[in-house]
This record gives sequence, structure tokens and C-alpha cells, in this order.
Amino acid sequence: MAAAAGEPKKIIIDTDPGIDDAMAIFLALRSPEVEVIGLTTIYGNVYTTLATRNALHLLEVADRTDIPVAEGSHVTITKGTKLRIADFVHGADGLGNQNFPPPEGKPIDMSATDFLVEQANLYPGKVTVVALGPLTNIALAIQQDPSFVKNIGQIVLLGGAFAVNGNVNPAAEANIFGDPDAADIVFTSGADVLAVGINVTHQVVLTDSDRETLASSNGKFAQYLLKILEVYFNYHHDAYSTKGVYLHDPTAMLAAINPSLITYVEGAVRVQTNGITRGLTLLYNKQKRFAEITEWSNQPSVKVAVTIDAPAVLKLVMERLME
Ligand SMILES: O=c1[nH]cnc2c1ncn2[C@@H]1O[C@H](CO)[C@@H](O)[C@H]1O
Repeated sequence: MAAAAGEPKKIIIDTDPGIDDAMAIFLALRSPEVEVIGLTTIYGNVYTTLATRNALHLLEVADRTDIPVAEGSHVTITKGTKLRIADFVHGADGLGNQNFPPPEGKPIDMSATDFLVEQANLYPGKVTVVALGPLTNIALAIQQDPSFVKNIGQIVLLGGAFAVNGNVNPAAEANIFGDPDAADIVFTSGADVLAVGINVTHQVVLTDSDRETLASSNGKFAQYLLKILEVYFNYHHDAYSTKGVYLHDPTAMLAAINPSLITYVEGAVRVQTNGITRGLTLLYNKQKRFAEITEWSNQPSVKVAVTIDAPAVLKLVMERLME
């Protein structure tokens, strides 16, 4: 059942903060269309312990310590401990090497997975998970509770590189590469999944001059983000030839907040879990009936974003973060 007009959509942000995660979290807190009912943490841009600390810190910056933080998995779904951490993108502290003081708050006494399952059961069909990191916590929730896929409203995930090169290597995008087995579980679960991949997020660039505009705002979030964005800009200047930074997480967040910003196709997505293309996401668009049974046959369809209204996304990012 659709939420009544005016009733904000409940969202849980599964996050590995992360500079663009911080932007996405602040954006959500400034968006009247959604109500953030919790943050769950995961490794990716930082290790999970630091993700939890950063999540608590960001909520303190935002004066929103009423929002619970539930700590997520420290290992992949196959219990892997060799994690790929993108500290070279976000700084050793995940937040632009600012050495912020430790948060005063603590995570709740419940795992991310238990929290996801609990909230999905509490508000069947009403909760959207916006997953901004590797998908371990979500896959664990799917495994733990068979009714999770029907009770969760939608899973909007930042992940995948659909028919474009990845950002970890030519095959794989960072969040899917972080736990390909978990990603494959999520994509084939039958849940209502919308994947926002870097084929889309690479179209949304916050330029050097946008950063100067941000600097002209006295807004609390704009001033905070300016500090942490330095490291993210430096990384992009080195790694890419774009004059600015990719707004991965904010784009996925806005796709969850306002679906009319994107268009998508539907089909079955499988994830390569080993070999040189580990982390590759491959969409079968169901246009052809193959003679043989394939690994994509009889798999449920998910939504994969294909276009984005990048100017509208940038406008919303700037307006809401400069308030
Ligand atoms: O070059 C990169 N390598 C690894 N992770 C990256 C890179 N660029 C961005 N991200 C991080 O991974 C997610 C998008 O794939 C984003 O959360 C972003 O912060």
C-alpha cells in the first residue's frame, strides 16, 4: 500500500561513512519526504567499528541523536576477514582526516541485521532500506527471516557498474566487490530492489565551482562538508580526469527520496563471485528466451537505474545542504 500523501517514507540507511555517505545522511535529514528511523553500519569506506563511530558522530553534528545506530557485520557473508577498505578515497578516519572527537553516544544493543528484521516486521511494506555500502547486513537479514523480502518495502542500493567499467577494477564497483556473495543474495532474493550503479552516479559531478558555492553558505552542513570534502576532491583529481567529485551516495539517496529523478529497466541481475571478474554485475533484460537454462533463468526481476536527471540531483543537493 502506498504511503498516504504527506506521510514521510520511513528509511533505514545502511552506511559505511565515508564522505559521500555523510552527504547522503545529511541530505536525508534535510528531506521532508523521508523519516530516517535508523542507521545501520557496515565496512567499506572504513572498517565497521569506525563506521559506527562515524555514524554516531554525524548524528551528533546534525543534532539527531534520537536516531538509533545499529552496528553491522565485521566480516563478509562468507565470514571473510580480508576486507577492501577505501581509506585512500575518504581518509584514514573516513571523514577527510579531520580527527573529530569521539562521539558521546553508543550504538543500540542490537545488531544491524536484527534491527532491519525488527523494523521490517514492525512496519510491513513501509520501510525503505537505502544501502550505501557492501550488502552483508541486508543479505544476513534475508537469510535470518524468510519474510524479510516481503516485509521490507524497497531496497535502494548504491552498487554495480551496469555495462560500464567498475571503480575497483574494470569489472567491479566497490560496494559489490566488497561482498559479491551478499550482493548476489540480495539481487536474487525477490525483494523490491532498485540498483543505482556507477553507470548513473558518474553522471552526477559536484564541480570545483559548486564547492565554492557551498563555501558561500553559512549552513551547518555546508560548512562541515567543506572540511571533509577536501580529501575526496584530491582523490578524484588524482584518479579521474573529471573536474569534480562523483556524488554516488547522495544520488542513490535522492533516487530513494524521489524516484522520478531516474528511469530504470527491469531484469535479473547476477553477481560474479570469483575469478578476475569477481564483483561484476550482469543484468539479463529478459528480451531473449535462451535455449538453455542459465544462471539468470527463473530469477526475479530487479530494477536497474539507467538514466538520471543530474542537474535536478545537483540542485537538490546544493539547496538542501546549504539551508
Ligand atoms: O575509486 C574508488 N575506489 C573505491 N571506492 C570508491 C572509489 N570511488 C568512490 N568509492 C566509494 O565507493 C562507493 C561507490 O562505488 C562510494 O561509496 C564511494 O565513496
